Amino acid sequence: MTSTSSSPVTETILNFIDGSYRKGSEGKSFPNVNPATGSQIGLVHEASQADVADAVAAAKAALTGPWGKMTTAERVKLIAAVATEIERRADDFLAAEVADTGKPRHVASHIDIPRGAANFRMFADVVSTMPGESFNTSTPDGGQALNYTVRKPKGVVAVVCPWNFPLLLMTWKVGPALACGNTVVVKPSEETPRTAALLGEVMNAVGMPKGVYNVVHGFGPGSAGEFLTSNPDVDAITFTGETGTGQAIMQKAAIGVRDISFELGGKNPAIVFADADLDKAVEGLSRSVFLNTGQVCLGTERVYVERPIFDAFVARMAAAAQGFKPGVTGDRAYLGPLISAEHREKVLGYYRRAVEDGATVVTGGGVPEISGAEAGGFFVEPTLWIDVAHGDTVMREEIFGPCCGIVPFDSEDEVIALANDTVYGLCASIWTENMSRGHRVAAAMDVGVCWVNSWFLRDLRTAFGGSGHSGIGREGGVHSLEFYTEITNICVKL
Ligand SMILES: NC(=O)c1ccc[n+]([C@@H]2O[C@H](COP(=O)([O-])OP(=O)(O)OC[C@H]3O[C@@H](n4cnc5c(N)ncnc54)[C@H](O)[C@@H]3O)[C@@H](O)[C@H]2O)c1
Ligand SMILES: N/C(=C\C=C\C=O)C(=O)O
Repeated sequence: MTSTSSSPVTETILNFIDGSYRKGSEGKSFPNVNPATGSQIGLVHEASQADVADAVAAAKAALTGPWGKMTTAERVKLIAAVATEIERRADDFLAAEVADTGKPRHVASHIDIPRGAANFRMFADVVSTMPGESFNTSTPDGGQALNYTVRKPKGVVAVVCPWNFPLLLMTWKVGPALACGNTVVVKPSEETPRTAALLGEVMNAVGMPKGVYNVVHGFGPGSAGEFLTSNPDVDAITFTGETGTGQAIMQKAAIGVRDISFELGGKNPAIVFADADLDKAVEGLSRSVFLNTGQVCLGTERVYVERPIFDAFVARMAAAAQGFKPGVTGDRAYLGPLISAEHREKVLGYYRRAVEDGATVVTGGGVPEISGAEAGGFFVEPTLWIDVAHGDTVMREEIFGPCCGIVPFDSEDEVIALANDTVYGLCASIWTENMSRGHRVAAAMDVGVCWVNSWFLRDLRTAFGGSGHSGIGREGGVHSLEFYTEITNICVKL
């Protein structure tokens, strides 16, 4: 059986438990909608609490089966095979991701799918090259002791994922989790179930022992998400999503003292100094505001521009914004839809709030005229505001749409204070040709990641994550090992 099966009504998307696809045991299902058209294209089978328990039990059993007995080299070989199989089936993953998200094909083909493979390959490399730690210890009796550490998998890891980069963000967690010898139960977003389900076919194709990778579909509270994070046999929880959801999951993790790794929301600032290369800044920031229709946690929703170039910058950004034509078909393709009608209403609510609070709409601010197949899609106009106050709602709350407020500043100290005045701490970008200032201001940002004259440039070996309301912990390269392994220090008296 495969991840999906066509039926007269519509394609069904199944759970993947203990190496097999199956419907939910309580017969519940929910619609799978293409955001570019607003039409239902699938039916997702919701996992019951019993199904989730079966998935966790299968993951737990796999830890003491062939998977748990594998050497690192054998595990690494399998994980590298997963990456290769994703690349071999790139077209299938691309079709699934585009169906679920409605995003333009070139966004998914250049970002989402390649990272799906890279995330496995990266951590196969990390665990096969990661050095251990040891110390030669002088002991009080004048002798010696040897101290060294061994790393062991944490066990069953719950992976709860968002909808904006479904394959990328799920594999960013599953890759290191499996590389370190854990097993996983994935709960993809209810909006985007397909690629997580399809990955089950890849796992079977490469011979991954059953129970290592499991997928349960459903929602959060009172559904698969809560059933999973509440299951006492889950040893750790890694979550990417909204800050409020993180707080709810953290309460569940506290029962049984389970470790958590959180990548949450943000309200990321950009600072453009008067000496910035405007071509670079406009290219980078227009991507940062409009890529994935602004549905990027690392995206920029507030830009501070040094006053002498404020008008020029606004004009350039407005021209760039108008180049992002809503729609995903034909030669206009760039700005895809928002993920759902509900999310579009949320974003349009912020569009209205900005004007109510006195903002001037430089461009956009509403819903585009779209005819044809995409008329029912969840599109909004790319939008820029000026005459916004730093304290306005649209400058403080995460919108997660294709919009940003632009505010002038006059001094370095002033703009550092403005940029850091937020409960979040995910990322920032600094645009200046004065590199001592670039280094200085970047170090002054209270964030997990700061780019200088660039945005969303990713070296997967680097520490990635946020502080404050943007998350707990860092993942990437060896940093992921801190979450996905337990350490035992062994001291041998010589
Ligand atoms: N920091 C990052 O790297 C990063 C990356 C991508 C997205 N995000 C954030 O994710 C958000 C957008 O994604 P979203 O709308 O899917 O987030 P969300 O929090 O609404 O949902 C994320 C996942 O959590 C599940 N969930 C919801 N409530 C739950 C509960 N009580 N218990 C268990 N699971 C629950 C959902 O079903 C979904 O699978 C934005 O805030 C964005 O900033 C952050
Ligand atoms: N976690 C990562 C990206 C997050 C994107 C947020 O929308 C990554 O690049 O590893």
